[in-house]
Amino acid sequence: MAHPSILGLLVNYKWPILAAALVAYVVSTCVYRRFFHPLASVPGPFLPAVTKFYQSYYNCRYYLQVEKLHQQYGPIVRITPNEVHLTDPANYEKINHVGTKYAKSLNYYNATCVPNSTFGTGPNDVHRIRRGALNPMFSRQKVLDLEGIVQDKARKVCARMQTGIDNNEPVDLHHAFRAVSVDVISDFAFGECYDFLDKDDIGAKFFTMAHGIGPALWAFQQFPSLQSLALKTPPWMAPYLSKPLGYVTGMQMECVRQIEGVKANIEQGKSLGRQNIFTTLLDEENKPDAYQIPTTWQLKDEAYSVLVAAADTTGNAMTVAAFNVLNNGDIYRKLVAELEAAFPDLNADLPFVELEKLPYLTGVIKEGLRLSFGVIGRLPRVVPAPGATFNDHFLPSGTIVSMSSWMMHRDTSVFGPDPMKFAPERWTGSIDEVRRLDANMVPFGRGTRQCVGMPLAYAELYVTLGSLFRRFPKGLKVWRTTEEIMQDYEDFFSSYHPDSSKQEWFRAYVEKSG
Ligand code: HEM
Repeated sequence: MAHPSILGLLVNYKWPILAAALVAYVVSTCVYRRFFHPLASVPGPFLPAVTKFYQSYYNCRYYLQVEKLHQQYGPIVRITPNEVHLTDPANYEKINHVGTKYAKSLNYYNATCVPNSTFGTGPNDVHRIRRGALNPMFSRQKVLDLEGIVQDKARKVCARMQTGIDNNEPVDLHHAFRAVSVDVISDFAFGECYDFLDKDDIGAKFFTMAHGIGPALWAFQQFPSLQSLALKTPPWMAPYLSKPLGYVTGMQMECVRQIEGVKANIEQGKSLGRQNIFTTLLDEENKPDAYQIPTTWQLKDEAYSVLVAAADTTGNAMTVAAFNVLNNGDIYRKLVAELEAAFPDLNADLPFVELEKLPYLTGVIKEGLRLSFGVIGRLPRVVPAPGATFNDHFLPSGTIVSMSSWMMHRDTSVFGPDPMKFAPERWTGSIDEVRRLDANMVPFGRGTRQCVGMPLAYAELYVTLGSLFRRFPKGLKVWRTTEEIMQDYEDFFSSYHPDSSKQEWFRAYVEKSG
């Protein structure tokens, strides 16, 4: 009887053999990652140590699961096979200081699909050049020069509130605040205001669509090749793949149109009008060495990332601050008393530099920033050579380390037993006390990669909230929204409330007697 050849066996039993090979691969990978990987000794459960599917399972609520892991395993936890999450505030500074060698992790940031932007840049040497070119657009002086733009949008919010009162209709302040951010940044940086504050839906469609593409962040981290595919998708195809993707691509094409227009004006030597992000970045003057003029496509990434970075973060901080002021009569009264003392004339201008001096308003804004968390999830960075030690664990270079504002801003050892309590008084104590709290405040990140839009964000927060509460010193009420709804976030890099287009989402009204 002839013996079957090896080839014959392989052909006859190909499916069982393939299945066995797959099982052997999975088992050996799991055993390696759990017991022999350089991070094997870092505390944490089995599943995140062996597979990223653990993270994908929790998806936009992974930040909550990471918190639970810390409660169980302590200040250092392995949260994916190659990533360690930390909670000690001292580690934040170690990773995120000016001149840091920790680069952004591209596995994570590429998933945001803006690889040519300052925000999406991994290596620090490339980032230094891009950021150097962007900085002058968003300096404090620039913000002060263009403060009129912010004042104009704040007036529109007050006008919408007044119309709501006159018509006895609650006003959607959450979208109004986010619209302030988009209208300010589009006016300030693009030179063409999107005018969401003049639209019936106050830009709700834009925010719903931006929220709609959020899940891609998690899918692209799990399957990076999907992200490359998405970047190669022709714009005309986007609407057929998904409605939100089509909408967002449409907005990006608007940026492309604008960039092409600016380029044509430059070529024809035409006047470019007020400086904007496009004229700034297309101009070789006053740029860091090695700066290269971006292509239209690259510049589109920069513009779109700035728009998105500005929109939700600032809007969320204003929402949290205003909700808590209206939800707490005592805070409302104290804030109004301070504003009335500083600006006795109801119709006076409220300059940003004057508003900044008000301690209670500052406390309200700090609490708004603290409890809206800025970017609620982690900000992953790559450990540089030759590796680093955190909480007595050596992490080789290439390991991803991350920390999050969700944990830093709710640290009970710093913010007391009830860190979710909105308490502006926290920030009105001695300089030392404020410094102690500030050490844990990271809404804008820190160091080299700290938010470039921070001065603009502060101007928006002070001017919009100052104007609203000076203009409406009493009677405004929260319509339906509860604290539970307010404290529920999804992490799509920016934090989103699960269904902020619903009626229950933060609206304010004035109760009319009779
Ligand atoms: C309250 C409002 C804001 C908050 C809480 C906030 C928060 C942050 C955080 C945490 C980062 C660091 C992200 C990271 O490390 O991956 C960041 C970066 C950035 N933000 Fe903001 N942001 C705000 C407003 C703005 C505004 C108004 C702009 C508009 C210019 C802006 C533009 C950017 C850009 C371009 C970056 C990337 C900076 C870099 O990598 O060098 N942000 N922001």
